[in-house]
Amino acid sequence: MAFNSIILRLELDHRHVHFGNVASAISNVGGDITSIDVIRPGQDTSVRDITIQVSDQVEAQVVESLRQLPGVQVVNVSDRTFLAHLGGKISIYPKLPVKNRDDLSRVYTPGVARVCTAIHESPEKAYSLTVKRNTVAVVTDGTAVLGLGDIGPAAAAPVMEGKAMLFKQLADVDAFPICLDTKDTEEIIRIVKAISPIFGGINLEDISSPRCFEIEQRLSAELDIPIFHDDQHGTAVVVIAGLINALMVVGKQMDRIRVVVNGIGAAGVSICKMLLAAGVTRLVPVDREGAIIRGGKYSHPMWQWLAEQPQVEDKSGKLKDVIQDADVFIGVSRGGVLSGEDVSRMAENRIVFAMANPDPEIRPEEALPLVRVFATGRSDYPNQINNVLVFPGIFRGALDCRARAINESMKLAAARAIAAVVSDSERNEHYIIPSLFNEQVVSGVRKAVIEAAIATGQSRRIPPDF
Ligand SMILES: NC(=O)c1ccc[n+]([C@@H]2O[C@H](COP(=O)([O-])OP(=O)(O)OC[C@H]3O[C@@H](n4cnc5c(N)ncnc54)[C@H](O)[C@@H]3O)[C@@H](O)[C@H]2O)c1
Ligand SMILES: O=C(O)C[C@H](O)C(=O)O
Ligand SMILES: [Mg+2]
Repeated sequence: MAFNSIILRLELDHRHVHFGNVASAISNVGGDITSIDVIRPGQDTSVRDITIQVSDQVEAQVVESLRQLPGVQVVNVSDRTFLAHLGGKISIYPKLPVKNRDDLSRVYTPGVARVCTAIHESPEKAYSLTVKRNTVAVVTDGTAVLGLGDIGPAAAAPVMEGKAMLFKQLADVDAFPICLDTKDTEEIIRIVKAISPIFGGINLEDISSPRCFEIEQRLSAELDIPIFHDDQHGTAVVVIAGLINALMVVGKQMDRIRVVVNGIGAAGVSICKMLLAAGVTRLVPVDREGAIIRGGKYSHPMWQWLAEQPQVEDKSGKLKDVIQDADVFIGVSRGGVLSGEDVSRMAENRIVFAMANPDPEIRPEEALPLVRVFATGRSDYPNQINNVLVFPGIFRGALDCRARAINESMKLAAARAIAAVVSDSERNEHYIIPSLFNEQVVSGVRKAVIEAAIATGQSRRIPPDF
């Protein structure tokens, strides 16, 4: 159960209602008043802002019970989440002040022209004389936003702004949301290529599969800056990090476990690939129609690739059939598709990562009594397995060494670095993955990624601290 903090602006007619009636109405339905502000005092009527902590399940009831109360007018209901989004979440600030004409002639015309000419003569100077060395475009077409689906580019913006905010706060990367009003693969590739000169890297976000695979592959081949589809690789890296530690907690080994991955879209495909690279020998990929099986024929190119892998099982069935005796369930599909009854038929010491956002495949309250290790993608429960642990540090490292790409070695190094932040003495069922606020995460990922980039010939610069 998640708790929200909401602010209600109420106009009270004191001839019909006392504040005590309001307080009782709120607490009777489970709300907890945390503060009261008098906005407009008055003899007969007054306006007050009441801040209430309330579970999301009874939020509507609290508001409705106040609407029913004679003498109360609910002027406005605003929750703090919406307030935090007013006017957007990010902004751009200049690095130096322009106070007089002398300053102006340096940062703007005529001085700027000499700098332009220098870049024209030596294009690599874009890295030293513009923002390119520190910028990432967070590009979406709004087709697979969280688990909300195809909600369009404008509605996707709050997620993209959130990613940009976290890039800056966690890794000092200047990221900018780019929400494209097109679903056409060729057009997306063309636009991203056209805007690429000012960016040091491209983070593709919430673009649905299978188009996301072609868009990423083509851009990687045609541009010389790192292209990283966060939902694929950020997710796979953090899953591997969490799994390394979860397996240590339950005393099982990567090459002995049977893993069910539910939802073989952007995240699911990349997770499956990385599980195989990490040594998993029994893999069951499952999508809406059931298990994707070895030897099967699929029009989806990545499903066909999976069907050709020797580690993929050949037994068909729906999720409820194939979940039997699984050691690990990884969900990157939709909220609520896994039942407690399904979980109880898994092997002993089971691990469940229910990572659909915002609603996981199974609610923590239902799953926790049935499993040994449980994780979700959300920030309001322990063990948050979310790609936010990956994208800031991986891009920090890639930008600092001017990597051409983010390859498999760099991703595996990032996964190991995240897992290693949790020490042997700290690791337990409720702590398999470090917090994103743990500063060792970004610095550890950055270092591991730069080392791997240098070792695999991807870096174009050795950072001074190396
Ligand atoms: N925690 C994280 O860090 C994280 C990262 C990426 C994605 N996600 C979540 O994972 C989900 C998928 O994201 P994506 O980017 O891969 O989207 P996507 O649209 O590319 O893929 C979703 C896949 O799930 C399948 N699916 C839908 N309903 C299903 C069901 N009932 N059973 C089995 N499969 C089903 C779809 O057919 C599709 O193949 C979303 O909820 C997203 O929020 C979480
Ligand atoms: O945005 C998130 O919280 C994680 C992930 O990128 C998702 O699409 O769910
Ligand atoms: Mg995403």
